[in-house]
Amino acid sequence: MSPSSKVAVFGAGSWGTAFSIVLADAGNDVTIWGRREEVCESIRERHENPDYLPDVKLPEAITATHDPERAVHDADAIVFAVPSQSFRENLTEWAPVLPEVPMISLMKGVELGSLKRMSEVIAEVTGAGDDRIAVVSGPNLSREIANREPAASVVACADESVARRIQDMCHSTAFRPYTSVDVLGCELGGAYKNVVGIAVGMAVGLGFGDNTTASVITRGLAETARLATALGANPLTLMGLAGLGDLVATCSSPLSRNRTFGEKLGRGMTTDDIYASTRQVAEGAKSCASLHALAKHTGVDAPIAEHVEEVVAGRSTAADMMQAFIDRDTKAETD
Ligand SMILES: NC(=O)C1=CN([C@@H]2O[C@H](COP(=O)(O)OP(=O)(O)OC[C@H]3O[C@@H](n4cnc5c(N)ncnc54)[C@H](O)[C@@H]3O)[C@@H](O)[C@H]2O)C=CC1
Ligand SMILES: O=C(CO)COP(=O)(O)O
Repeated sequence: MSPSSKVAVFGAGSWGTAFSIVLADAGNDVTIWGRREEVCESIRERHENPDYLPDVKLPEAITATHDPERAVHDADAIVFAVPSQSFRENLTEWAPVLPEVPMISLMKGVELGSLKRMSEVIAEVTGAGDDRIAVVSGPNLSREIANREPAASVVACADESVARRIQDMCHSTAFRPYTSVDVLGCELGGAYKNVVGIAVGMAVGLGFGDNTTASVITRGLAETARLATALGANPLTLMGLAGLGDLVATCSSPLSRNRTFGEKLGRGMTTDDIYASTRQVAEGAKSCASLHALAKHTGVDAPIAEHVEEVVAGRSTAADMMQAFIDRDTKAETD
């Protein structure tokens, strides 16, 4: 996949659209598949997606359709950027028309029930081998990427040569991708930082300052690394862009939907009220439960995922969560 590939991007939300800008800037022709025809028409006819990226002019090389078959026509690669919990259902519909080309997940969640990562869902539904399944993950808040603010990310695929081809495909003047073969580490880093982002948001919503947020971020990284390495990730992945990098971006930025979700919980809103206040996805509100279950299943202690799940479910409060973190049995930092 040299620049000037044809890429199909499934998902016309914030990240699908912003990543399409990266791909177009890197010289590719992009067709976005969108769920709503009016969003597709706006992208196709007016080169804008005001629902998700207001005031951003999209490059001419981006078009859009609601027809999955047209979206993948002649595609050299396929990108997925829809909410994780509905992805299996979506992909099952799309699968019959997908060509045998690399598939790239931009999604940062773990499926409830099956506890599968998105790359595992792709493998199950399409039957593709791991040399055709990749993920892109890093500190990539969509609004900043759409504004062409410089940022780096990780392209992970078990087949390094495929990761390198995708790296070439999305290396633009503002976007610098690195390669990795640690798909699991990148995906767990991306899903876990959303849960930690919610916890940090709660601390902010409660009015606490930087000592509190830095403590939650650091213990969040420890929790992420504990689970990911127990499942086989390279510990260095968690210290990199898809781990620490994304955790820092999410936990420090008011642009993060997950941090904002937590902030609203911290200020006393209920989960239902928060869902009613936005149409955008905060993956951590669901993945707290799947990551907690995955940690339990793996025999790993995951207090942040556990307590975030309790608060999101309305069984506890943000204040109780923060107190529980302090009151836990004391231990060595590296245990
Ligand atoms: N927005 C960001 O800055 C980043 C988001 N991500 C990840 O990308 C994935 C997508 O997120 P965003 O684009 O930000 O979400 P979004 O909420 O902005 O957009 C989601 C898109 O999926 C569509 N959608 C919603 N429910 C659907 C369903 N049941 N079936 C089909 N399509 C559906 C929506 O219409 C919308 O086009 C998430 O996993 C997120 O964690 C990753 C990196 C950055
Ligand atoms: O993944 C992201 C940044 O890398 C986006 O974070 P939010 O989903 O919390 O907005």
